[in-house]
Amino acid sequence: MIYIWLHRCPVLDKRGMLTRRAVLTTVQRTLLTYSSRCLASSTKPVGAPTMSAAAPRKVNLALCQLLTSADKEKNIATATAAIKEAASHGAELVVLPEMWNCPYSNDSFPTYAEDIDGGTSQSVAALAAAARQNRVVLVGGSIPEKREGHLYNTCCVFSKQGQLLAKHRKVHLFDIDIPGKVTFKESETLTSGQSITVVDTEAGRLGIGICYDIRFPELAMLYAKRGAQCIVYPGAFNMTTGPVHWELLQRARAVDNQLFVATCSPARNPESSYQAWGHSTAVGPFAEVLATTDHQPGIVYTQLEYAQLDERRTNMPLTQQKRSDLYELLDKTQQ
Ligand SMILES: NC(=O)CCC(=O)C(=O)O
Repeated sequence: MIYIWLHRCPVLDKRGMLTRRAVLTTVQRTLLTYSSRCLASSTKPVGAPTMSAAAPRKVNLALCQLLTSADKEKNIATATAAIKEAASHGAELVVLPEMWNCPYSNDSFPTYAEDIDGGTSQSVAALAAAARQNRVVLVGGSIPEKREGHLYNTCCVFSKQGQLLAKHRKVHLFDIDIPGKVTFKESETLTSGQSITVVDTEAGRLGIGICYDIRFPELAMLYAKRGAQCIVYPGAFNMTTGPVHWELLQRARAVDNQLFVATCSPARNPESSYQAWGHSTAVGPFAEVLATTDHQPGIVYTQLEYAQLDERRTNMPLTQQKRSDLYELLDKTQQ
């Protein structure tokens, strides 16, 4: 097309008008600029986030490590008070723990379960109101969800307007048996989710996993490929695996994928049959622990500077250095 245009273009005369050479130079420059732009975009990491103008550069994060009890009303009151407190300290993204509205036990899940899609969930209504009233993006930990004869371990994500943006059902159920130490079989009561969750929020693009989901690197890799800036895992590790694996897994997911990871645990309750490790933590894309705590109730604050993602990925362009001629991540969830 450019060729035709050039040859149809009048050759300009000697009266100070553009010469054919000048036209050629202009076209060459245009072509050069165009091709270098194409090159720049083709060397962008696969799945790098395509940020809209409204995408935040920095996000104030709060991880609410709540003390949960057998009293659901009290748990809801504790959660809403923590969200309010976090917002009053400037938090824009607030995270709650796994199973924050009930004790973490197979006996409790059926009793405390709520029908989220049926619109009758007391806990979800309280979270939506808290997100709206406090103008925060809320990753609402998880609660037992009942739907069509099944129970799920489900995390709801809300916008600052209190709109339900996404629902993640725990994909990998916590079934382990370390004799004499810890035995738990979520599959006795729960059904695993069938989809993975990346959600665009006013606090960035978030990947969602629940606790045991963190042990599966492929899930985090898929989230990174889909442009997640931070993977949020509400979780409740235990006294055996917590000390050895909790932080290690978070830092591994963060450094492998060069993104932020945030976890939020219940506080340890001495009266509970399941002793949670606590230690809600935020990790940066260089595997650095940004903020953490012990096992007591409290709120952990930090800031996620999303510009660090580009910086780390430029410094160390792992995505471009992958040997896709030797191996590849297979995404079976895409239609
Ligand atoms: N609630 C959970 O999924 C616990 C996971 C856990 O403790 C682990 O070691 O993994």
